[in-house]
Amino acid sequence: MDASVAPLFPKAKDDPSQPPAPVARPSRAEAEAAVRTLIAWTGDDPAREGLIDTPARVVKAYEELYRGYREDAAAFLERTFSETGGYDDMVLVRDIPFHSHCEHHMVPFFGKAHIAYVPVDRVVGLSKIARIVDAFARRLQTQEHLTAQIITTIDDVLKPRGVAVLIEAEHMCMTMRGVQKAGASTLTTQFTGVFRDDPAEQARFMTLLRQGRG
Ligand SMILES: Nc1nc2c(ncn2[C@@H]2O[C@H](COP(=O)(O)OP(=O)(O)OP(=O)(O)O)[C@@H](O)[C@H]2O)c(=O)[nH]1
Ligand SMILES: [Zn+2]
Repeated sequence: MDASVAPLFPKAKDDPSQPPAPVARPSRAEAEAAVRTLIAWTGDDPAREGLIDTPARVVKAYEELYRGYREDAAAFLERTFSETGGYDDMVLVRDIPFHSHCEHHMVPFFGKAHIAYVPVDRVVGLSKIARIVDAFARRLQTQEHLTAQIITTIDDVLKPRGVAVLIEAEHMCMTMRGVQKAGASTLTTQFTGVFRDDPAEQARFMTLLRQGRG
């Protein structure tokens, strides 16, 4: 299949307002022309030596930075393991680094995601938790939507006793432009199941996040 029309996965289960996949996608040549237009709009010359290959590089970089539109996050959770020796307590993967782009300015926001779930019978490969973060982070996002998409996917597919997601991030649109508040960080949390219903479980999640950090 022509990569330029590869199916996209913008439609998340929690988000019926998103257009159905696949969405019409401009050609690579059209995307490169758009980058040339933006370079000229900034005031530089897209034909000068240092910039002549930039549109092609930017489009290639976008393929990586926005790879999430071509990833089916739920599919990462299809493979689970049952030989857990009866383990049925919280599994917490913390400090998952991510890079995303805010949908308002297309400027990076980045930070760490911390994700816990309480399994029922089967557990999922730990790397798949991090892959879900990337599948949604590599799209145009708000931090709230990113948080909601991650938790909804884990909850829907694994059907665990509960999921907790905490994301801390710095938004470059608040740092390098606009209000210019370097160092400000944004925290978002969302809980399902036991983490939502049992304050003690929520507190234990928060305590484990701090474990070993002076
Ligand atoms: N809720 C939320 N807001 C975000 C996120 N990323 C960026 N924003 C905000 O999106 C808002 C867009 O506001 P607008 O007033 O439409 O745009 P703007 O004139 O560029 O705003 P300023 O950034 O204040 O200059 C800004 O307040 C950003 O800080 C996010 O992940 N979640
Ligand atoms: Zn922004």
